[in-house]
Amino acid sequence: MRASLLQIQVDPHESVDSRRERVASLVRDQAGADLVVLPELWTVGAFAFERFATEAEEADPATGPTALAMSAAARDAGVWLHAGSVVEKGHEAGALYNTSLVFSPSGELVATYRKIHRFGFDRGEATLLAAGTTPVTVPHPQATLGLATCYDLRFPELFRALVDAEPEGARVLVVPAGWPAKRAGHWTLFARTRAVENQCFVLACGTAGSHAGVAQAGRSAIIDPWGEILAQSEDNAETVVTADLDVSQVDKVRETFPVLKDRVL
Ligand SMILES: NC(=O)CCC(=O)C(=O)O
Repeated sequence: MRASLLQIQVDPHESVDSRRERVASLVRDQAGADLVVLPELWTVGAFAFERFATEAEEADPATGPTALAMSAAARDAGVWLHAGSVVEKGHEAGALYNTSLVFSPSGELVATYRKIHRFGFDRGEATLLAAGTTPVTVPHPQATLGLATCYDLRFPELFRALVDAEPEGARVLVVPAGWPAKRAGHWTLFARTRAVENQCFVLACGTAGSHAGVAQAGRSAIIDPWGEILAQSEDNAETVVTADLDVSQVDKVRETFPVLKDRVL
């Protein structure tokens, strides 16, 4: 499985419309990849809280501009696309969610995931957005994907639920983020830890640059089920991080070092 992570620069001086067009074109450049991944809230910026309500959109490609643009880009490139997340206008009056969108190569929206753990404690996302409740896996033809978003990375029980999901548990954990530079060490540490403890690949895709005054970590990474980093961006510049995943490695690691079978609780 060839995976490409697009570490997008979220520059507050660029309009959301212009960034959407630019990102769609970057996705089209990835024809030949088996899975393309975008970061969390790359349209508005994960920390641009004051713009969440005005930039909120529907997750449906028939009505939401990001969903429509990403559906078309996935179809044109012929790739599976985890399009990162948008601030989603829920159907319930006034409810907003941080919602990830996954498209098939035909441009069909095959999965949405509403971020379960909202960041900010008593501020920001935690007060402005509603929480998702349901872990989501996606049947990519090469390996089942497990979805999580940014702050979710700190909650190992979500990843265990993804690995134990029926009918098939996750083998590739996909984590779009807008992770701040000041906690960059945690980002890489948790991404590698989730890979090792769940014996999965982890695709950790962050944003580049700085938005709403919060410098971003970047350092997007592709990590194998042994915790080794197959590819990683050096810094927080806009870039593409690509690696070829041998998905059979998940079974090999689980057979030769079967810690998941030793779980008691
Ligand atoms: N957007 C986020 O979820 C930020 C998470 C974060 O900054 C952290 O966990 O640290």
